[in-house]
Amino acid sequence: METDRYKSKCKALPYLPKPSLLRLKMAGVGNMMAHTGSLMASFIFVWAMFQQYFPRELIAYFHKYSKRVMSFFYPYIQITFHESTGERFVHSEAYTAIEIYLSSNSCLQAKRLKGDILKNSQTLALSLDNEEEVADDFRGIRVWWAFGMRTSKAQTFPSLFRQESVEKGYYKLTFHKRHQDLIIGPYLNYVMAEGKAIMVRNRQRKLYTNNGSFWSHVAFEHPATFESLAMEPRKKAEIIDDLTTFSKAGKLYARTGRAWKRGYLLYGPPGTGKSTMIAAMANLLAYDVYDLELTTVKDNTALRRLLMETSSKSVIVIEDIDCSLELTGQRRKQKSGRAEGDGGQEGDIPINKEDDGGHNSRVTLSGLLNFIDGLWSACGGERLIVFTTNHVGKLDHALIRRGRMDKHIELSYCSYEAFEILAKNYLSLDSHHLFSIIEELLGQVKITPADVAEHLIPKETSGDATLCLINLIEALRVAKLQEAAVKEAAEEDNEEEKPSGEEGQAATAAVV
Ligand SMILES: Nc1ncnc2c1ncn2[C@@H]1O[C@H](COP(=O)(O)OP(=O)(O)OP(=O)(O)O)[C@@H](O)[C@H]1O
Repeated sequence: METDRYKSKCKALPYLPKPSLLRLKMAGVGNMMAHTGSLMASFIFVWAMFQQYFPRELIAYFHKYSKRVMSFFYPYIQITFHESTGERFVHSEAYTAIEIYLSSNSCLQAKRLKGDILKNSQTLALSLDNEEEVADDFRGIRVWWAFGMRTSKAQTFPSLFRQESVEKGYYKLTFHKRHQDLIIGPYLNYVMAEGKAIMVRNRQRKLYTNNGSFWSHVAFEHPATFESLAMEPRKKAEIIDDLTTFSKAGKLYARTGRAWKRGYLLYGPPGTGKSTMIAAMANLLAYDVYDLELTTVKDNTALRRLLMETSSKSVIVIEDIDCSLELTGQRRKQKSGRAEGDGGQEGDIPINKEDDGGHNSRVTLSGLLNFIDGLWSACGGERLIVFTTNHVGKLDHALIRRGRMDKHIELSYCSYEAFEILAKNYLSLDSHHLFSIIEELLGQVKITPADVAEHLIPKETSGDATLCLINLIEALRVAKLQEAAVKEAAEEDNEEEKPSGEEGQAATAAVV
């Protein structure tokens, strides 16, 4: 521990390590070296006390050679990272990255820690307390980090003309000079990258929504995860794998000159978990979410601005794309009054529904496609774009072709495997004697996971899991009867519409 006595000694002898660090290091160098070192230290200490009585030339000569001698006996390099730099106390990014790196890696070796919510973070982080130190290993090399506080004079607001004492922290890195290249290069780069990555993972993520051409945001705190998402485990694993591969493939995208983006199309009936999956995606990758409401965007210029403002590590979502866009091939031909490929740009029809009147052609499909294909290539960064629809058949092929929408995921009615996940989530049940009945019924009835989940929420009056399952079975049986009735009615309609033999012949004769 750094005592006052030691502090004053250190001032005079800047090349000596702190006693505990010295102890740590000397263990590897050997006792003999330690004794020689302390002899040298004592000698330098005495010299520092009496140097005022010697001529200047002798002092300069001594300083020059004492450094060489010291670096022989104390072959360690120290680098200090201050919390803030310059007169205006600009906060140092390196300092924050080191703090976060140490708090997740080496901190627990220390005996005295501080707990705090770090800047831009939402989780409690532990960091070294004043005058604490820890060791860290990198590729078999040991380095030491120590934390300290220093007092500086600063001009503080509002009293800009008065200087006040401010306490600022610093981290000191100590390593053997023989490892200088490894530590100053790869190790420090690793610490910075790791610290920043942890910071991104722990930051308060945001959900952005646009009102017209402007984004506003709230904290994104959706609890959905892939674990709680009800879908076939094999399909789920495939999606998780695809997402994690994408998020780690920055170098591949850079090497191949492609924009680091990936498009997903989620389709299926309402209540099958499309929005839930988007939240799970964002939570898995620790991305922000931009929920883009296209119908309120004024024109292509506004759309471009909105998209340019999205940050890296984000999911850009356009929900119910079929409702935002009037895009089917048929509709396009009707609207433009010409066939596809007669010179018009791919998808150059207006998107906004207000454009139906034919005036003020504003946000267009081609505008959207241009942004997806081109713009982000220049922006860099890591982005997912997700479209959802309840009617995949309605979408223009130009919008969903591979390369734009790289992965098409169908979210469908509740399977038995999906039900098992819901039962675990809602009722903490792995098995139950009623499961077999539910399995049989789910094979016969189309019901969404949202509807199943609704029956599995334990009611306040009776939180009984069995009762929830009985209610679900009841609902499945009712749905089965309804489906049968609808089918029967449809068959009857068909029978009625079908002309009888004689009527049919007469009708054919009339046409001929
Ligand atoms: N696959 C699922 N796994 C877990 N919960 C689900 C799933 N599908 C639906 N739910 C539950 O049902 C609710 C509604 O689902 P969600 O909004 O994700 O469906 P959606 O397909 O996006 O519907 P819409 O097309 O109407 O937007 C969710 O809040 C969730 O609780």
